[in-house]
Amino acid sequence: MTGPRPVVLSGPSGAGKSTLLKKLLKDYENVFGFSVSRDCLTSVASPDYYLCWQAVNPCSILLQHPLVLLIQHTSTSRLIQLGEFKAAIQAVQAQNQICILDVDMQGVKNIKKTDLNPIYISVQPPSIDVLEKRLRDRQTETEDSLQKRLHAARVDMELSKEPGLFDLVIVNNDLEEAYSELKSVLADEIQKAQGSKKS
Ligand SMILES: Nc1ncnc2c1ncn2[C@@H]1O[C@H](COP(=O)(O)OP(=O)(O)OP(=O)(O)O)[C@@H](O)[C@H]1O
Repeated sequence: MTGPRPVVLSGPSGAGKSTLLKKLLKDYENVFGFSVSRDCLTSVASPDYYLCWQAVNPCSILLQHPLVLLIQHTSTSRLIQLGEFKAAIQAVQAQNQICILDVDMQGVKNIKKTDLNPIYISVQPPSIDVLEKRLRDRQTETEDSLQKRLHAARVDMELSKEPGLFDLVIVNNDLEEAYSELKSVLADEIQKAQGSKKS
């Protein structure tokens, strides 16, 4: 498949993925096909394995099994084959855009079983204390959901250390430094997407 490689963006809730993504989307218009986030996934029965799609057509995708995905729209859901999921990502590539997949650790491991060949990036907070402060300041969590996110974050922070799992682990302490690291690792793909648009 020609076209820029997709990008897997993972990391604990509150680590700063959306903040970094927004900067990319603002600075590089038309370079990114669509973004994928886990946060629109609220009503799926088994939230363990999923990819969640926030695109032109917001819906979520539950990666229940390496070969079967559940796409959940606001009111309807349907199962699709991995092939259809891959085709959707490849359609973005075919437009010479970088497809961003914002997935949890299980999503990362499931995508590793495919031949999509993305760049794997983990965004991590400098510490659990800083993460807690950011999540509290964001004012999006109840005490219960905050504690769940902090628990999941501790697990994610440990798992992200697994050698070879990610091409790059960005510790998002200073936002501009983290953004600069992100841009560096994406430089070749951004250039491909921009170059192909000029020709
Ligand atoms: N480097 C930083 N320094 C200080 N605050 C930051 C930094 N990066 C992000 N934040 C703030 O931390 C909060 C969480 O960031 P953000 O919403 O981007 O996280 P996220 O990883 O996308 O979370 P989720 O997965 O829940 O969407 C936001 O309020 C954001 O403004």
